[in-house]
Amino acid sequence: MSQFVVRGGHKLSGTIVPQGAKNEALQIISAVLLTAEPVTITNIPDILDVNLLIELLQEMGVKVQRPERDTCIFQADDVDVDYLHSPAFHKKSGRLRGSVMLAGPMLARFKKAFVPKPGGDKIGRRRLDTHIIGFEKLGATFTYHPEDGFYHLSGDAMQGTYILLDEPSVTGTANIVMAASLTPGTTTIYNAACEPYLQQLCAMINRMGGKISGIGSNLLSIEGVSSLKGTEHRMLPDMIEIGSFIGLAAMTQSNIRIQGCGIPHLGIIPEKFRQLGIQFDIDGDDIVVPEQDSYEIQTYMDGGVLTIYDHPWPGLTPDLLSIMLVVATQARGSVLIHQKMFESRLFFTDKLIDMGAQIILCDPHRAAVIGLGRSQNLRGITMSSPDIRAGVALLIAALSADGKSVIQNIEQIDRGYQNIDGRLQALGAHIVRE
Ligand SMILES: CC(=O)N[C@H]1[C@@H](OP(=O)(O)OP(=O)(O)OC[C@H]2O[C@@H](n3ccc(=O)[nH]c3=O)[C@H](O)[C@@H]2O)O[C@H](CO)[C@@H](O)[C@@H]1O
Ligand SMILES: C=C(OP(=O)(O)O)C(=O)O
Repeated sequence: MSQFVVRGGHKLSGTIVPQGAKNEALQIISAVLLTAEPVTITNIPDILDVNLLIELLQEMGVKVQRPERDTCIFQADDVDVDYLHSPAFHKKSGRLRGSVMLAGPMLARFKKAFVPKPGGDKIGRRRLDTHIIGFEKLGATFTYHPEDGFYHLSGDAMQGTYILLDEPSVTGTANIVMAASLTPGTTTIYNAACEPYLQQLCAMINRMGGKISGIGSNLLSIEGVSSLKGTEHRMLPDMIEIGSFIGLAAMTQSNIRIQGCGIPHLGIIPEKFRQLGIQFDIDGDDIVVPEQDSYEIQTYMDGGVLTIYDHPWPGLTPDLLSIMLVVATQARGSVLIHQKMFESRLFFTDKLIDMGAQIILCDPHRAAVIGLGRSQNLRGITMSSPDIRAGVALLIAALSADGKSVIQNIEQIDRGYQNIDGRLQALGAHIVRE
């Protein structure tokens, strides 16, 4: 297992370009199964989870050309449906969350799908009910086979219908949208997730000949068509990376330009960093974070302590709370970080406390951070990265801390951040992969 050795306390400077979005890539690359024609996708991030999904597609018989590292041309004209319940698929798909989104297009096009227990971050319970119940409402039947650990789905008699989702699950909505796009009749999904990556997926399906309306809202209407054609699609910049870089700049008192942020797609994210007191300028499509000695967390209008909490889009994504928490440790003032969706995502605060941060973990969902206001620096320690975002939060802490830190289990970080050590070195960071 690899680790990062970081020598902290150095200011960084320069320009960094965000990668294509990981969570968009997992939806979009699954959607290539919706057509037998070629689909060209650009701005693909070169990260473990996405590369694994591409390998899975290849093993299913999808032809993949990679003319450039960030561009693939997929053609799903000869798919081996049975591969999806092989031990090889079981093993590989168990390593990433995105694999569950192969089910929607498979059901739509081949009337058959197998859903294994998917992987992804171990950040709490991550149920698949929304996906399975959605497929069932469309008329698919499913049985769980304990002997192979798969849900076997069959969709011979699927028909468009009205679906009120129990919760606006992101991957669940993507799966149902993909299934409905080739299912006869009109499917209406209410309480749909509506984040930019889903908007991108719907726009792509429409370019392929699909008929989806309500894009960007929580009420989607999908008129099923008999077939879809090929298209081209470019991934948005990764908003979680962008947030991570804003946090990095503030914590390390660095001047960093984040180039090409897709500002209109960032929703409430910039405002939430401003509430932590971080200043930055929007310059065209770039975010420029200037060097700042200190930043002060805002209070509510009545003087009450700020709470930063996650909420389905257009609320704040849960994937940035770990980053915001670490940034708050050096702010002036206090904040309550409330992680509502996942119950095991805040335990990494133990490591920050060992580094000298002042945090009270109230319960698995809530952490009160009393900012040090730079009265003292964090201290470097040895730690292990429990999940992708906590891993990057710890990396940011290490880059701001005095002395040497070692971050183990960095495969978690590599799942979602492309060549992060190389890109940070280019900004002047002292980070080595061992
Ligand atoms: C591959 C991918 O795209 N992963 C993202 C996707 O995961 P994913 O699609 O798996 O997450 P879901 O949107 O299904 O929800 C995640 C968890 O939050 C709970 N939940 C969800 C909605 C809600 O209103 N209340 C609530 O408590 C669910 O029960 C579930 O346990 O969306 C999550 C929520 O933005 C992100 O953290 C993940 O990075
Ligand atoms: C939780 C995340 O990813 P996944 O859903 O792929 O585990 C994430 O990207 O922060």
